[in-house]
Amino acid sequence: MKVAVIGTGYVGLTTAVSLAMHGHEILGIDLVAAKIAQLRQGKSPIYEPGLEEALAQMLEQGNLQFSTEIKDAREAEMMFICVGTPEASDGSADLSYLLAAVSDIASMQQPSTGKRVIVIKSTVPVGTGDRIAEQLRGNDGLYVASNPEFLREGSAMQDALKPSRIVIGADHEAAFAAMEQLYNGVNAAKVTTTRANAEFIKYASNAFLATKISFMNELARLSTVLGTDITTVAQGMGLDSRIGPEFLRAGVGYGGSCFPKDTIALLQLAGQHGISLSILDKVRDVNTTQPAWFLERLEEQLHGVAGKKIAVLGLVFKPDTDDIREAPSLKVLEALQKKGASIAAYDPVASAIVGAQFPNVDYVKHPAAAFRGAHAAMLITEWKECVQLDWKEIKASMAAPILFDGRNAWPGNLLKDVGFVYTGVGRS
Ligand SMILES: NC(=O)c1ccc[n+]([C@@H]2O[C@H](COP(=O)([O-])OP(=O)(O)OC[C@H]3O[C@@H](n4cnc5c(N)ncnc54)[C@H](O)[C@@H]3O)[C@@H](O)[C@H]2O)c1
Ligand SMILES: O=c1ccn([C@@H]2O[C@H](COP(=O)(O)OP(=O)(O)O[C@H]3O[C@H](CO)[C@@H](O)[C@H](O)[C@H]3O)[C@@H](O)[C@H]2O)c(=O)[nH]1
Repeated sequence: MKVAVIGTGYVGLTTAVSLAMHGHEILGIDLVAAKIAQLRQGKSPIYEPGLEEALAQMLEQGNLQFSTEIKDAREAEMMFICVGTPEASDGSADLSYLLAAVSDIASMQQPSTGKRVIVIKSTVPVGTGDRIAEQLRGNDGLYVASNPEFLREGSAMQDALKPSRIVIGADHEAAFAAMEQLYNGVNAAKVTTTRANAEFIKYASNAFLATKISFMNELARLSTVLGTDITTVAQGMGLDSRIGPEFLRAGVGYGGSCFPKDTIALLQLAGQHGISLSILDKVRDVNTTQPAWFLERLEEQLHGVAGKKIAVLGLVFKPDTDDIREAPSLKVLEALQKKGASIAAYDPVASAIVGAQFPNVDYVKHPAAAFRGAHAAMLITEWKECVQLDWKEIKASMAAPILFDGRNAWPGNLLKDVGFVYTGVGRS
């Protein structure tokens, strides 16, 4: 099928490449000319494992092209909208990019097939698709479908090619039929429903995942005073299939472009309808205070951090991405600097971008270099190279062998045997 993908960010680019891999004819469109120029050269503007290779392959095969001009998509039967829906100042989802894209599409002529489906892949408040469909009523042959995206950064290609499920919301047989044809080759459970249900599934899923994390993070605070090990507790809980093993990892909190903004957008939406989502409110509270709670443990241990050198390992919000949106590291760097610590930080991909916000941090090129002369080291992102280290060498290079593992990813018991003072999140 001929498909246009509007917005070539994390979701749009992954969607464009994976649909091309399924044999569709894809045109990726973005407002940012530099991004399009780079994409045409087969270079990915974002870091995602496997994405750049697949992009180059699809360009070579000829079923993936890029443009800054929406008019180049005049023959597209489907228009996927993958633009950002960031947090507005009141916490709601800012729909300005989405509405601009819809109005661009509405002003285009229909393709020669006489039918076109606008597919909203961006995460949007419940009711958005219906409102857009209402506005477009009268444009014959133009349909609106909701098709939320569930990919995770760091495994975006894998998730797009083998999705956990495909959720399709629409109100017309023509839209369902087009979506069915598009995803024909994809082996995944499909949920076909109303647009509003589809939109709600997306927010509810992210809210629930965020809840699991904050629940474990709050229990980790209790675990610290009880002297128990939250990772063992999580392991024991996860064996119950009703609970499941995923998203029970306590840490310094969730970040990223989705959980923080989607949880507040859902709270905002509920508030507009006079409903208080008190559990979700607490989920956000726990997450906001989690980095500070962990830093307090560090300060207790070091009797203050002023004048001390702290190594910070990992800056992005999770491994295998270059995304620093809402990364807990930013809160950690800010608090440490405010309290007068000097910081050496390592991240394989994000030093330059974090450096623009925190110029007074010493960004080192190898993880081991961050530890040199440090009075304590903190793991914030569990990159493989920040976890697999020569610990004897590291210990010898530090001013004090104090480790704060913000992701419970360092081998605590082994480290204690080597002579480190080890503190994890909810495990000592
Ligand atoms: N990042 C994720 O992991 C993820 C996963 C699932 C869902 N989502 C949702 O998908 C949407 C996109 O997220 P993202 O992280 O890919 O955003 P992003 O910021 O990485 O990319 C958005 C892109 O859209 C482009 N753009 C904006 N307006 C445009 C227009 N009118 N025409 C053409 N291009 C335009 C921007 O230049 C940018 O390149 C959001 O609603 C987000 O909540 C994101
Ligand atoms: O047990 C866990 C799991 C994750 N995290 C943290 O949670 C954040 C988000 O991680 P993850 O969900 O893996 O990455 P995202 O790319 O943000 O993906 C989420 O957000 C996307 C955007 O909506 C959805 O599509 C995905 O399904 C959803 O998992 C990261 O900071 C992780 O460190 C934890 O602290 N503990």
